[in-house]
Amino acid sequence: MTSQLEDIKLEALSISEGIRDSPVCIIVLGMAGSGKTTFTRSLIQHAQEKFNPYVVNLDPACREVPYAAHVDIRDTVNYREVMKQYQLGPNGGIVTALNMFTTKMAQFAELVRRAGERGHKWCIIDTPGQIEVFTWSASGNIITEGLATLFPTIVVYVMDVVRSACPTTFMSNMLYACSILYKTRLPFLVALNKIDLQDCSFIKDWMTDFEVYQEALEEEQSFVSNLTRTMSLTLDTFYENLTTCGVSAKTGVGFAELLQKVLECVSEYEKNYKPVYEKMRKERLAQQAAPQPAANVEESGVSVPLGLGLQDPPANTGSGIFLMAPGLVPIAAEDNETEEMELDPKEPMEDQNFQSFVQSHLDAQKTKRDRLAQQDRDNS
Ligand SMILES: Nc1nc2c(ncn2[C@@H]2O[C@H](COP(=O)(O)OP(=O)(O)OP(=O)(O)O)[C@@H](O)[C@H]2O)c(=O)[nH]1
Repeated sequence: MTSQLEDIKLEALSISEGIRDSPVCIIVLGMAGSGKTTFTRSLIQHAQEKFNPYVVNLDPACREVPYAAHVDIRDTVNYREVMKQYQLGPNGGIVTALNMFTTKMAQFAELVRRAGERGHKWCIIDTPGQIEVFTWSASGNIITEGLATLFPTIVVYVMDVVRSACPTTFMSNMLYACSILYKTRLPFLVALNKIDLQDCSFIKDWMTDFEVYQEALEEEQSFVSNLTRTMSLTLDTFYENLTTCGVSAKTGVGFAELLQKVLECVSEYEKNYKPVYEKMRKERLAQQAAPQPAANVEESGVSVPLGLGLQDPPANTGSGIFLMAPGLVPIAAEDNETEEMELDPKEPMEDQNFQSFVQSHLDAQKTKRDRLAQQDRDNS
């Protein structure tokens, strides 16, 4: 990213300029292996001619992507190095890599904005394999909300039809989708993927006819199916807010319809999300432009001496209630308290155990550090 981009502040962009018409950001989410990457590739192909998509890969852990990405998180953060440096496992590494990328969110948003000016009508964003890394992390939140306050933004949730043939797995998938919908409040399109392997009409039936779903559940006699039955009763209203579309990311079947539904979701964004955000933005701008002075002297209150004017708190007399920061407790008061307290005979032993526990960890850490340093010396 160029040095010109360094000084950009996301909030300033978002508040002063408002939501632009393009590019439309399409965030592709879905459970591990649902086909997000294959779907992204197919979507790019089908949208190329009309929407000239700008493509972003936010999965730091993938080996290679089957499409040409304009922005690739792997160019900004080396996921393996992050794991090594911070001694993290694979998932911790992905979260940290995403957090690091998000520190450049304003610059990223600026790149997307410029892409819009160059004629990219869509921006397609492929997300990490582990869905919770994106949907339940601060960085995922910042990216989603940041984009949604600058550009029309929708979520496409890729769902594996084959794996969802089991009613309880279907329900888990739906609960996930539901939580994302209510968290982001963005237009939400469910791409029922892999229909080349299994027809998706059974899922549409389950979503529209509660009894058909109950019948499918009857065949499962587990505790989890009881839980699922209860959950399904509450998800009826959720289904009303969902648009679904059967596709095969592999063969391309269903993508013509999907493009149409994406456009419907964009209209929904314009109709529902944008006015709410614009109203909020105008209020914010008005607040910034005119900080309201107090109408008269009485309302303006009485000035309070700051810092140097403060007195030390009175000594603890043992009566009444008072608040005091630990550092301000007079030494004499602390001593008295210790004398008055009954001594627990187990305490010194526990204290000793804790100290030796801490020491053993420190020793283990030091041995590990020495061993790694030795290995580095041997390698070099
Ligand atoms: N038959 C069939 N296979 C598909 C389809 N879409 C994806 N796949 C296969 O599903 C597997 C997972 O696809 P990916 O695109 O890697 O899925 P992903 O969700 O990006 O995977 P992670 O990012 O690793 O979680 C691959 O073997 C794909 O070839 C489809 O529509 N039909």
